[in-house]
Amino acid sequence: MFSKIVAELDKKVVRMLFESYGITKNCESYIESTRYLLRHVNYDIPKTKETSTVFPSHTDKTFTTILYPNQISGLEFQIRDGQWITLELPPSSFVVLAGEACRGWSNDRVLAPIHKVVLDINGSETRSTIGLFTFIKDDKIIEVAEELVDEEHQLKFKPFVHSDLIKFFATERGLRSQNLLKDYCGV
Ligand SMILES: O=C(O)CCC(=O)C(=O)O
Ligand SMILES: [Fe+2]
Repeated sequence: MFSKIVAELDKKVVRMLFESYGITKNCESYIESTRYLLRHVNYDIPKTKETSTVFPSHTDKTFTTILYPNQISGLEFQIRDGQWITLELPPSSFVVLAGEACRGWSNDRVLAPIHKVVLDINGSETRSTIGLFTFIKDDKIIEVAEELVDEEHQLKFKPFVHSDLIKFFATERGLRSQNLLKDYCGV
């Protein structure tokens, strides 16, 4: 039941995203080809200073991610200017973030933010998060929407299949890459 509700929230967000760029066609075909993965993670309190980062810096390889953390904060995001911000959330908040596949679809307009989880080593409660991760099935090739390409925004990425991007990520070159999409399907 919970996953159904969060998946509905995701669909709303994706429709809003397409609409915000004035894209009306094609949105439903992305939604119809979306696979949802729900994962629950508990983070134990780190015992030493060295282990305060319990989830290292990364970008999500999803299309979108929705996180539903408990009241223990710890989520940090790197914003465009390189600065790190700690997200302080009211209780029962959902956090929506874009993954690499969404960044690809948007021609690099939507930021797939680098983020990590850092816990207070003096904390006493376990951080727990439920995450909904979305992936586009192989029958749908992810293509930069034509509305997102113009004089100011040259085409940056060739069409790609989401699962192939993830396979590339798992290769030695992919794991070393500082710019996964550019290295995989950059124009
Ligand atoms: O636990 C969290 O809040 C974040 C987890 C995360 O970034 C991920 O699973 O990709
Ligand atoms: Fe993440």
